[in-house]
Amino acid sequence: MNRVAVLGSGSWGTTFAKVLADAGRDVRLWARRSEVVRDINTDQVNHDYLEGISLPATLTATSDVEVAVNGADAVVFAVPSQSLRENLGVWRDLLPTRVPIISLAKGVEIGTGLRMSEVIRTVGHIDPVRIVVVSGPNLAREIAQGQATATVVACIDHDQAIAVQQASANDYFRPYTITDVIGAEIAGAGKNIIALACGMAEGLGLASNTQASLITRGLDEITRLGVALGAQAATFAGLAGIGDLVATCSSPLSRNRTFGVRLAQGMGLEAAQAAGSGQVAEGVVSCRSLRALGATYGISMPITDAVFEVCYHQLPPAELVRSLMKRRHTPE
Ligand SMILES: NC(=O)c1ccc[n+]([C@@H]2O[C@H](COP(=O)([O-])OP(=O)(O)OC[C@H]3O[C@@H](n4cnc5c(N)ncnc54)[C@H](O)[C@@H]3O)[C@@H](O)[C@H]2O)c1
Ligand SMILES: O=P(O)(O)OC[C@H](O)CO
Repeated sequence: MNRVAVLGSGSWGTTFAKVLADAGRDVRLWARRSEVVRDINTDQVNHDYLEGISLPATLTATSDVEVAVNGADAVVFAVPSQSLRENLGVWRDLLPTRVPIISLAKGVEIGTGLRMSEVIRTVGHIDPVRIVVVSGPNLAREIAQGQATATVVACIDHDQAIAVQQASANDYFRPYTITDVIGAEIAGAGKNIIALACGMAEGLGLASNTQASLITRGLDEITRLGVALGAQAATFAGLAGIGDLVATCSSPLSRNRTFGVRLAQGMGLEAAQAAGSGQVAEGVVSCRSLRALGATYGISMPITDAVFEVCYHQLPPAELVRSLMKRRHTPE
């Protein structure tokens, strides 16, 4: 794999482009805004999303998708979940055939309940054997700084996963392969909701035991949903599951956790969104789509329900933990 196109130049798109360039790939990054393209091509910095991080010379930017994907041996989708369908409608006729399509977004589509690989399959008309999902404890800024992390690359075609593993591995980014795409995607979407809950607990001054309880019970409800959808339980005990939950629920760098802190401090949804400088906190929408999936499959998801109530029905964040504590006692 020589040339890779990355479509989407936010925190993770830019960071993953850097990972690929540092792994020896020639990378073209597509950005919507010409200022971002200019900053990357002249200063080798994405000032809007990764201030202070110097990008390699083998990473260049363009605002023309056709230029980005021309001759690419793989294409990475790095836009927020809820915009993927709309973007794919524009991109699909330009995409090279036969190359791997790599999905970075951690969310489930609202309204349809589709995972991102399903949106790619149905809207982009891409064969699932070509769709590779990257997920794990991957806070963008830490990785951009070259701090070591592990991740999973998931594809139903193991050889395709190995190709992406080899193309992205470098001295600070260690990918493991799995074939459980459903598990990787549900874990990635679900952990953002639990991070919102942990952020609210943090904002309320609740400490380690509360956080650990939310992470552990959160893992349980995400795992049960994933298994009902056809995922393997083992995936949730791995990097995409507990690994990403620990990173996201514990780190002040997480936009979802920070969003939860802001809600607990009394901000409404719009104010908390505005305070996030336009960066996406996927859990705010995924609590709706995963809750709906849970209802469809008969899966009880109390933390997701409580986060949904805070976000959309004015449940005070202080009531989130109280309402969970008041639930009927059950075996673990
Ligand atoms: N930032 C991280 O640490 C991280 C790590 C792993 C996965 N992810 C996931 O990757 C995905 C992208 O996250 P990010 O951190 O890069 O987000 P971001 O908010 O930093 O950037 C989003 C990018 O998408 C663009 N964008 C927004 N709406 C768009 C639209 N309608 N059409 C086209 N482009 C649009 C923005 O201009 C920006 O370039 C999310 O699903 C996120 O959960 C993020
Ligand atoms: O900043 P967040 O909350 O979107 O989380 C980023 C990554 O998904 C962590 O793996």
